[in-house]
Amino acid sequence: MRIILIGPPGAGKGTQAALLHSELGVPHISTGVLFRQHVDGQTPLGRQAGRYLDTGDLVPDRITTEMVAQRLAEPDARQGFLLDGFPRTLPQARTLSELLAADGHRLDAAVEYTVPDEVLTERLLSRARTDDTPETIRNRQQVYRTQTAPLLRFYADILLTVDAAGPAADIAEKTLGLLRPCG
Ligand SMILES: Nc1ncnc2c1ncn2[C@@H]1O[C@H](COP(=O)(O)OP(=O)(O)O)[C@@H](O)[C@H]1O
Repeated sequence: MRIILIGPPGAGKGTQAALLHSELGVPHISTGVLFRQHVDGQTPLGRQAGRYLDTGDLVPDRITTEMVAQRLAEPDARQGFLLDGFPRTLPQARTLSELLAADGHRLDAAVEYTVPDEVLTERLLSRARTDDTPETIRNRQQVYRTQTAPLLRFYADILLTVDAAGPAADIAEKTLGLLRPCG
């Protein structure tokens, strides 16, 4: 299956992806994790991306899509994937459609996780990642509303919306239930 996860920072996409990928037998590909690996490894890509991660702004589409295209070309992702944190803009979404169409593939589902705003901020502050300061969190939430939320309409035909307040295992069960007819 080829699935993308959409939701504001703190919605639990990473947690859900980790629970779902073994059930679904597809790799979990997180652009946030990939970027942080590049930054920690001080690669050329990491040097370009670092300042965006520090402020909570999106890394430019060109850099991001190049990194994702390379990752999707790896053998383990050829049969399917769970994309967490990509696409986050309409141009990224269009590029992803083109990349898949070039191989005769398309997405099976776009899963949207919804959580009340106050729960989101609480979760982010408690995970204490270095880019989780009150300012970057506010900025990432704003970026989500302006740049990523338009994807919900783009993916209207394959969108599955899951209420993501509550225990992670329950949310994963709900997600699997909704995905079953798509696979
Ligand atoms: N698809 C993307 N496009 C541009 N930048 C991205 C993308 N995915 C991740 N990033 C960068 O990585 C940072 C962390 O992303 P992520 O780990 O998904 O955290 P969160 O969901 O909490 O915002 C983002 O703030 C952004 O700078």
